[in-house]
Amino acid sequence: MLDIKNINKKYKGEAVLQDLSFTLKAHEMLSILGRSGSGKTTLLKVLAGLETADRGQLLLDGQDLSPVPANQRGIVYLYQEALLFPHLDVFENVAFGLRLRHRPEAEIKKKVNALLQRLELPEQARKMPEQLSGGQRQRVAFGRALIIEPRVLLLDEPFGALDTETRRSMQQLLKRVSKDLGLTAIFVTHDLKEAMLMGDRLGMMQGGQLKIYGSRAEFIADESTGAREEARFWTDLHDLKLTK
Ligand SMILES: Nc1ncnc2c1ncn2[C@@H]1O[C@H](COP(=O)(O)OP(=O)(O)OP(=O)(O)O)[C@@H](O)[C@H]1O
Repeated sequence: MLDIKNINKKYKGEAVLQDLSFTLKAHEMLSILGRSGSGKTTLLKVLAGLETADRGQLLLDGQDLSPVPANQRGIVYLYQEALLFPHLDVFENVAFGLRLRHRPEAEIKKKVNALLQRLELPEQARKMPEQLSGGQRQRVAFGRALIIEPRVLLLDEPFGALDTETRRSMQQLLKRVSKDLGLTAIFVTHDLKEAMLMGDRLGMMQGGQLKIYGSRAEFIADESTGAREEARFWTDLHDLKLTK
């Protein structure tokens, strides 16, 4: 599906991506972890066409993406601060991409209502963004992205601003929607458990490269992912009987 070969990107002489290569398979969600400043956002921006790589090749279903402008790649980049149009209600925010494409009214109604249903938003259809909770706003942002049926969805810490409980229900919802619609996506997060929950495969940004693990066991076995440390923490806590 998406084939990335030897991507390089420098900012003012500082190498952020160095000969980075990986393949994203159709209908999979790849979780990417990595320290702050390791280049996760830079990688997503290069894929979306919001930044250009200094070198390397980006192929989507065999097509070279380099000359293709961001708005024609079929790749949607979604980040934490869901930006909705403040003057449009929920329905119209979601409908926007179809209106831009001059789709017939009946199709817009049908598609938007179906997606609002899937995102558990039908009761909010006529509300304005300012009347929504953070989780609802994020779901509208998903709706806006999904309505145009993107080939690849890039999610940059999408739940970073949400409280724990909302975050958990959003994870479940996205997981379900992603399976139902067969999405192809990259999910960047700082949260180890979230990465493991969301990803069909797991990757780690390190030294300008993206290491993708062959299995969960391989990911857990690698000390640098922090998974073993987290497991040890809970075991120690349990052994010390501090869980009471
Ligand atoms: N537009 C820019 N101009 C100059 N340097 C930049 C620019 N964007 C990012 N950088 C630098 O590139 C490096 C990688 O940044 P990036 O935002 O990709 O990291 P990240 O892994 O997404 O971090 P975080 O987890 O904190 O969001 C950082 O050192 C950052 O300062």
